[in-house]
Amino acid sequence: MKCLLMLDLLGIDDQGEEAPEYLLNSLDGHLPIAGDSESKDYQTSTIVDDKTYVVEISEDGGESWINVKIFDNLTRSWLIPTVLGMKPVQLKGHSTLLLNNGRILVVKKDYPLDDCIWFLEVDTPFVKEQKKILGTEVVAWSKGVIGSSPKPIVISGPSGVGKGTLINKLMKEFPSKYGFSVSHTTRAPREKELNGVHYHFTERSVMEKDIRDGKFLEFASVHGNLYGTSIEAVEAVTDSGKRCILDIDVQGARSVRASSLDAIFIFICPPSFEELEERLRARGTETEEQVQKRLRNARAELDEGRSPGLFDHILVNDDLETCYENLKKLLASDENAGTLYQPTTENMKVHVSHMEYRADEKILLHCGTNGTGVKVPSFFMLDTSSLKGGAPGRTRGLNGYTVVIR
Ligand SMILES: Nc1nc2c(ncn2[C@@H]2O[C@H](COP(=O)(O)OP(=O)(O)O)[C@@H](O)[C@H]2O)c(=O)[nH]1
Ligand SMILES: Nc1ncnc2c1ncn2[C@@H]1O[C@H](COP(=O)(O)OP(=O)(O)O)[C@@H](O)[C@H]1O
Repeated sequence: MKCLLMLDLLGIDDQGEEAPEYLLNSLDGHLPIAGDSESKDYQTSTIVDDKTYVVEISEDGGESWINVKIFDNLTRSWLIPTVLGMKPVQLKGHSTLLLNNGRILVVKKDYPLDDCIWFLEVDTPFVKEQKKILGTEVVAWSKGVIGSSPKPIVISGPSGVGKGTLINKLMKEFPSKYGFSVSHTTRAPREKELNGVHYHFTERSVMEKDIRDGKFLEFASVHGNLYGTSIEAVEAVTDSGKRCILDIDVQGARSVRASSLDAIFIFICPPSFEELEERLRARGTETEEQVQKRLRNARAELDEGRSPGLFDHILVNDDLETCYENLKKLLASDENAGTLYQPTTENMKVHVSHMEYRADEKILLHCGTNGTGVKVPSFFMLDTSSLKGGAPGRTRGLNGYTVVIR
C-alpha cells in the first residue's frame, strides 16, 4: 500500500508504466500504520529528492494531532524535524500532493474548502533559511487561503518622527479598511497606552519562549527593549479583510523583507534632526536618558532607512497634513495595482474527497458533498499558480472555480 502511493507520487503506476496526464493521490489511500489494523492512525508519504516526508495523524480519546517525520533515503535513517508555523488540527484523514516549489499540498478530508487546504513547506526559501539558523531539518506549515488579500504595509522611521500619528489618522479615517498589527514588547506601558490595543505588554521570559516556539514573524531589540510582530497579529488583521499596518523598526523591516510576507515598505523621515529632537521632547513620554538613547539610535536608523533596496518609498514628515495626503496617495496607487479576487461562498461549502494534479499548477479537487451534507458529485479546480506569502504565516493567492461536468 505504502509502495503504491509512493509510485503514484512519482507518476508511475504499479505496472511500471508512466501515469497518464496527472498524478492521483486519493484520500482513500490513507495508510493504516502497519501491524495495527484497529488503529485510527494514518500516514501519507511524499518523496522529495533524497527524503521521504511522512505526515501522520494520531488519534487518541477524541483528540487528533499531526506529526511530520522524514526518512533519509541515503542514510536509511529517520530524522525528526523542527516544525514551524500553525499546523492543521482535528484531521479525520488527509491527502498529500507534491507541488513544484518545495511545498507539499495537504488537504484535510471532509472539511469545507475554506478550511481544508494546508501547505507543508519542505524546501522553500523560508525553510532553507531556517535550516541554516537552527542547524536541524525544518518543515513549516501554513494554511492556504482562497482569494487574494490586501498587501500589508510596513512603516518604519526613527522614534518621534510621527509614525504613530500618521497611522492613527489613517485608521480613524478608514476604520474598515486598515487594521493595526499589535506588536509585543517588553517595555513598560506609557500613560494612556492599553494592553492589547497599542501593544501586548509582555514579560521578557514569556516573549523569548514564544520567539523560540516560532510564533514571531520578526523581532528586534530596540532602545534596550524587545519588540516583535507575532504571525497571528498580522494574519488575523489580513484574515478580517483589512490591510494590515505594521509600525516596526528598521531591523524588523529588514526581517520582514526577508520573510515570505509580501508587503509594501515605507520609511518616514523627519525634515531635520533638530525637528526630530524637538518632537521627541515635546511628546514628553520618555525620560531624558531615554530621549538621548532614541536620538543616538535615530542617526543609524536614518542612514539605514535610506540604504537602497530596503524601503519602497520614503516620505518626509514635515507638514503633517501634506505628509498624510502623500501617504494616502501612495497607498491608493499601490491598492489599484492588484485586483482582489474573492470567490463566492457557494464555492466553499463542499467537502473534499480526492485530488488530481492537472497542468498549469492546477489541481482538481473531487468534492463529495455540499454544505447541507447531501451527496452531490462536484469538482473544484484549485489554481496554485499565483501563491503569495507562505510559512510561517498563511499561503494566500489561491484561486479556483467549480467545474461542471456535462
Ligand atoms: N522590530 C520591531 N520593532 C517594533 C515593533 N513594534 C514597535 N517597534 C519599533 O520600536 C520602536 C520603539 O517604539 P515605541 O517604544 O512605541 O516608541 P516610539 O518609537 O517613540 O513610538 C519604534 O521604532 C517602533 O517602530 C515590532 O513589533 N518589531
Ligand atoms: N508633522 C509633524 N509636525 C509636528 N509635530 C508632529 C508631526 N508629526 C507628529 N508630530 C508630533 O511628534 C510627536 C511624535 O509623534 P509620534 O507619532 O508619537 O512618533 P513615532 O510614533 O514615530 O514615535 C507627537 O507629539 C506628534 O504629535
